[in-house]
Amino acid sequence: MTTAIEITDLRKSFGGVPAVDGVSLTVQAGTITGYLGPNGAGKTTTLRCLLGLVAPDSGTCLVNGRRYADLPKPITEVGAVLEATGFHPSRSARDHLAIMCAAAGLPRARVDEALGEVGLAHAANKRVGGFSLGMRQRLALAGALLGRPKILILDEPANGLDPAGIEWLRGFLRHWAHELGAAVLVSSHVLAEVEQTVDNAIIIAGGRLVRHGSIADLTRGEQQIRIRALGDFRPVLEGAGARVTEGPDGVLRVKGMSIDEVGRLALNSRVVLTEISEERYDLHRVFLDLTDARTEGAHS
Ligand SMILES: Nc1ncnc2c1ncn2[C@@H]1O[C@H](COP(=O)(O)OP(=O)(O)OP(=O)(O)O)[C@@H](O)[C@H]1O
Repeated sequence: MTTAIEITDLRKSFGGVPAVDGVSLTVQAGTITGYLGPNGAGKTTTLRCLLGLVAPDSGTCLVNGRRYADLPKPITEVGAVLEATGFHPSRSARDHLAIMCAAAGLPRARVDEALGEVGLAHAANKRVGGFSLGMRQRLALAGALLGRPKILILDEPANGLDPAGIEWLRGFLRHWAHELGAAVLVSSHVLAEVEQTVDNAIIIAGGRLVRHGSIADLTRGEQQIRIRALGDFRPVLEGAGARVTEGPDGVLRVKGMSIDEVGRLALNSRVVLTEISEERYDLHRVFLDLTDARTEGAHS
């Protein structure tokens, strides 16, 4: 497998507040990686560092083994869409791409090819000012494809797409990665938008990596026991070797122990359990917990 994107211990703060706090990740050629997290998690800052738009405080960001700024002709190696804005409203989609092609020294034939690749051939002569957000997303994507890059970096590409558009995006990304061999890194704050598309998922919150792995492993989940206890049961569990996390609502989630073992431990230590059940700690749970924690933070 070829490593196309490699970020190592990336850190970036704004005004002393960390936006990205020690993130490391790799993306292999031929795979789609979802970079997931709630709003403000640090996704865009990571992608901006990767594209040389923001200078990291420390850490390295490499694409095809080099810093983006050191690539001889970046448009042919990396296609990026950070936000689908900045189009001249009175320009047609075709003219917009033609200007980009000319500026980058790419063959003019790529304009109509790229419009076709994103399903915008029918709107080639329409003024961008009349485009919907979804059409702008597609046009921005067409711009990123002009140089036939083997790395795609897309920030929230599903924003503004209707369900049919999201389905189209899934097929598009799979084709680009699985058939054309590109490495795709795609960010989203909506798990459902990307979970059927990505091969691997990386979840960040508060600038830190929370979970990462193949989507198959993450959605299969890990067994855990959910309990509520009267009294302080956590040290007892941890003393017995369990891994315990505590939700803002006082719910304890226990890993590394069966439900029977947790029940017996509570009995032996004379702790009253008011709730005990098994649940899977899967990707959805991770996301819900992150969202809960944020909501909690917002209210406190
Ligand atoms: N240029 C900047 N100046 C100051 N603070 C910034 C700047 N860019 C990002 N931040 C802060 O860094 C944190 C991470 O923001 P970032 O945009 O990277 O998150 P995100 O995960 O992409 O969120 P979203 O899904 O809302 O785009 C936020 O608290 C944000 O306010």
